[in-house]
Amino acid sequence: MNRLANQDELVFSIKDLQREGTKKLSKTVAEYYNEGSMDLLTLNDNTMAFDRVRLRPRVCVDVSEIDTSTKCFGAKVAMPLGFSPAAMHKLAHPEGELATSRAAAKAGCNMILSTWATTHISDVVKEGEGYGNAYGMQLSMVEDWQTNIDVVRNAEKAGCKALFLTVDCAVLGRRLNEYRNGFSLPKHLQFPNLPEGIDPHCSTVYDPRRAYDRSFTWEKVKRLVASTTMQVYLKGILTAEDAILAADCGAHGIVVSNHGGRQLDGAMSTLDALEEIVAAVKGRIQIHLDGGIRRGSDIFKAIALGADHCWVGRIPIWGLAYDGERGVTLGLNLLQEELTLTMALCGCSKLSDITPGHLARLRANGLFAKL
Ligand SMILES: Cc1cc2nc3c(=O)[nH]c(=O)nc-3n(C[C@H](O)[C@H](O)[C@H](O)COP(=O)(O)O)c2cc1C
Ligand SMILES: CCCCCCC(=O)C(=O)O
Repeated sequence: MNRLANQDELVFSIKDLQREGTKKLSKTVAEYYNEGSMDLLTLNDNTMAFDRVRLRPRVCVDVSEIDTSTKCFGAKVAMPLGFSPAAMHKLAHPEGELATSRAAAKAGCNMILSTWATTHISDVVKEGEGYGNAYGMQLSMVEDWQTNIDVVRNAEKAGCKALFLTVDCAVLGRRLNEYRNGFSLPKHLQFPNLPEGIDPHCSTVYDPRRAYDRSFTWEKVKRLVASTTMQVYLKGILTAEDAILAADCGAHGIVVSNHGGRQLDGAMSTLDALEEIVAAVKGRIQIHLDGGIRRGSDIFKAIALGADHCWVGRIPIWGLAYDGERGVTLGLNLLQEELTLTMALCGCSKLSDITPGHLARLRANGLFAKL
């Protein structure tokens, strides 16, 4: 029988990792991680969109050598996949973002740290030192400009190569699970990437250093791009119009993202949004995508539709919850093995062999047809 290199008793797929990781979490934490906003339409559509696209395998191609490697932020990475910023990894495992960082570094994957991480960016970057992968910092724009700039400077000082500026979060989405469960950061945890003196456990008192900036516009994007030496990616773009504006502002790239279905419920899935964005800005700026990736074949589909790189938010969290660093590594190994297998069976020995011709889309008549 064909066995994965990273054999595990219980986990043979990301679905298994989600189930086994979730078992180890309290209901409140599991729902915070796994659910999204309102009726979860967008959360569910992110994964279903990948199922609406099928593969058109090409045969009799020499696939004795498969190379999934590429470059991201100038670093060589093992595959076109890294870790999206996701808040509070220490709720999943006491080692939190340090364990995630080690797994990413050893596997040759890049990692983006959330503003709302439970570990400081300099410690996260240090944990991966010597492996050659790269790190980025996510910025949630708050009303106080100096706080935003402080996050940028700390990231530069820590050695980050990219800044992910989240643009789909002028206000936080309605996550009903958090209201029902009374979710908040536990007392023993902190947000060390926020300025000192902010009480992370009290979100009801107004503080411009942690209040999302609702007046954030393209003018401020330009100011921010000009303020840093890091590559700036706008995370949370879903339309061709905004992708063009992002390019006009001097962004290095965009992340086609709907925040994993946690912001605007009813927003289109990221794979569906990708096509118009590729048509508008492919070759002008980097096009990355996250949301709903659960298999190596999903990465293949995103690349075939024109994405340059993909990211996952929940998979490392499920891995962490399941078994700390080993669980995160398990998730990465599964994705890498599945991507390699998909490439082999589609007749692609390197990423640049993957084309839209390898895909078929579900049509209104219920049949799958060539794009
Ligand atoms: C628990 C959790 C926390 C998140 N925190 C942030 C965050 O702080 N900043 C941000 O820009 N996106 C955040 N995201 C969104 C992710 O960066 C990413 O867009 C999303 O998880 C991708 O979908 P996936 O989980 O299906 O891979 C978070 C997602 C999750 C699940
Ligand atoms: C007060 C902490 C808010 C953290 C929000 C992180 C996030 O973006 C998420 O999706 O959750």
